[in-house]
Amino acid sequence: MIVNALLRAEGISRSFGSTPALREASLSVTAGEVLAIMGPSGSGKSTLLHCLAGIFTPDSGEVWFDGRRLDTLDDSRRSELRRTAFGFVFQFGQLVPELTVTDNVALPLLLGRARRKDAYERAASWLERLELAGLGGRRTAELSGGQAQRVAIARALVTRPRVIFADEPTGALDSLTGEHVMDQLVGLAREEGAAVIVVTHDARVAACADREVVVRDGKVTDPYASGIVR
Ligand SMILES: Nc1ncnc2c1ncn2[C@@H]1O[C@H](COP(=O)(O)OP(=O)(O)OP(=O)(O)O)[C@@H](O)[C@H]1O
Repeated sequence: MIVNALLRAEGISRSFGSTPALREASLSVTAGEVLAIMGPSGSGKSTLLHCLAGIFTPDSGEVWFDGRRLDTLDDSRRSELRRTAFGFVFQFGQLVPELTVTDNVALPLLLGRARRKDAYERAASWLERLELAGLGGRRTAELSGGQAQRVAIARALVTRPRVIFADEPTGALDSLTGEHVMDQLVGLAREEGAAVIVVTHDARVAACADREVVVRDGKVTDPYASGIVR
């Protein structure tokens, strides 16, 4: 076991009705580490990510974050942890279409009761870091897929999270755009010292990671010892 894990799942199981999605899966990530989760469709990758992020609670097993049990926290504490310590990037950005790009990036700070002026200054600085400075006033429907994912990255990083969860972040993009998006996600997360857990089918995305694990039939194969370490 990795003793200095920032986030870890220990033997977690989760079923949906009679369908077991995870069967005693174990996984850990250290601070600042970039970890890729690969595996066949339906093997349990997204369920594992959601359990690690406290979106789902496992039926059994334990999830620990920063020395504290996460899966036994009540809903409101888990929501607060997600808002303050975690960032999320999904396949289709999941930006709020009624809001401008800048509003979308400022939103997590405003929800955390940051002062408006600070929230908008920080949003603007993240848009600049993602080479999106000119697009702040646009609605998200007016963006390309790659631009939308970069806005989603800015929104994920703006709260300075300890862990970024990314589920197929490049799945809807062509390969060149996907590479650029992934480079920016990993590069900026490294600058910020945030860990990244990325679920992907794409070996080129996994190649950006420090370590790769494979989920099969709801289990993580070789979670600690022989994950592919680069
Ligand atoms: N909300 C749900 N309700 C019912 N079954 C679900 C639900 N979410 C996942 N499952 C089932 O749990 C299993 C694991 O699903 P999961 O989405 O975690 O796999 P995955 O490896 O991420 O798949 P993919 O690569 O296709 O996204 C599958 O059999 C799936 O059908």
